[in-house]
Amino acid sequence: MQDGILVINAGSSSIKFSLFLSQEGIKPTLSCKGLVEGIDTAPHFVVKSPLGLVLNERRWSDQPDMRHEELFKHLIEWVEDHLGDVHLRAAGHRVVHGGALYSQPMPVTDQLLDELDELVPLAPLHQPHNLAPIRALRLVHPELIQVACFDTAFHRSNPWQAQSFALPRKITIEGVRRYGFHGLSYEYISRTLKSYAPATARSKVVVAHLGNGASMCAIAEGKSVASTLGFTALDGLPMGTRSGTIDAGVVLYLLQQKGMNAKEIEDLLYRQSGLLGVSGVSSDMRVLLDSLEPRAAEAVDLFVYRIARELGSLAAAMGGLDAFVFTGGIGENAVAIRSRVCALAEWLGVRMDTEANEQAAPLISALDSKVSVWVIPTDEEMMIAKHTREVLRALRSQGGSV
Ligand SMILES: Nc1ncnc2c1ncn2[C@@H]1O[C@H](COP(=O)(O)OP(=O)(O)O)[C@@H](O)[C@H]1O
Ligand SMILES: CC(=O)OP(=O)(O)O
Ligand SMILES: [Mg+2]
Repeated sequence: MQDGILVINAGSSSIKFSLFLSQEGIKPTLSCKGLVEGIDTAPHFVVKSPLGLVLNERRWSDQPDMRHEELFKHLIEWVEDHLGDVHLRAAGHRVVHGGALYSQPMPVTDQLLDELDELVPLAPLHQPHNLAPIRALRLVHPELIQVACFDTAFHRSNPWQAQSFALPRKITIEGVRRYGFHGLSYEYISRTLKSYAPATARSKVVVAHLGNGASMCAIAEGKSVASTLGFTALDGLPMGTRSGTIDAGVVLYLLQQKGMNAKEIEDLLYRQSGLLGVSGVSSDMRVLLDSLEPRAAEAVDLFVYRIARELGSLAAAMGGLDAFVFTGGIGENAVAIRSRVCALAEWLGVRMDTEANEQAAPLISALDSKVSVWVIPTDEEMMIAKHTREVLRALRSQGGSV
């Protein structure tokens, strides 16, 4: 019998999952990974082996109204039917918001779920979807240990200036402050960089997580000291459909002069802005890079410009820059975006090796670059599996029968 850990990363239109085999002394090994996507349009379930072989696939094109819960039930049933000699020990979940309180992964209890529910208004696009599978799994497997791993936790090491808005204290105390997100990705990258170049990982590092959601983080001596996402996952860089930083006065203008209501503004800022809003073409970077439409090129220009500006700001937060890491779907794959960002960062001592960049060799800077530049694929699921195993271990050492 082998131990298994199910990892779930649930979003608004997709549920990603991975099954890891866990053995004491070695890092968890991936057994299979899958995805339920197109929720609300044309649900599609696919599971693949670690080498990408399709193990199972199903579409519900005729049932676009299949709900999250039903799709999740299908996922769990598939996992249970295919466990073989694997004993499922725990499920680890990505939970986007852990608020001010949680700087560590936590075993799920009724009380924790109630507290996390209170954070739903702070992450309306993510938190409800993160919590739903935890509840669904508790119904079918009440005895299974579940662990919540927070995207905000890694940033709790930020100094107070980096966590504060210049608002009256009373509002800050209520929790209106900068939390930062994508922390599981940053933690994974920080640990991986340590295995490549231990001294570099202890220095002043900026990581750019450029996916559908995008942010950047300053990491000094392995600890997050500042990041571009704030109170919600709407701040900082322009994203696929999110605006990134805008003057708060724009929201007032939309409310007062344009007569928009809160729901309409939420929709505008979260779903109609960013790369999609600027280009009018797509939220997908691949489509924009291939497009001949001038506004698509402008959306890419704006994305690159904002990354270069935030790089300067995060370097200032650390008083210098020794290493710069690209990750996320865009960071890992878009050679042109990396080279354009690095060209704008030459003033910081960044010099790219063009050939290494084309190959995404993990180290892509030239030998004479003052700042080392890296491409490191992120693995939030692996980070969650590791955290879940650590929580299981801690529960065992406290004498629990797990
Ligand atoms: N080869 C590529 N070139 C440019 N962009 C890419 C490439 N592959 C993926 N991307 C972009 O990565 C983004 C998705 O990133 P990803 O990290 O997978 O997203 P998510 O946040 O949903 O996990 C999309 O904008 C996609 O176009
Ligand atoms: C926090 C956040 O933006 O997450 P994602 O990239 O999954 O949308
Ligand atoms: Mg992402």
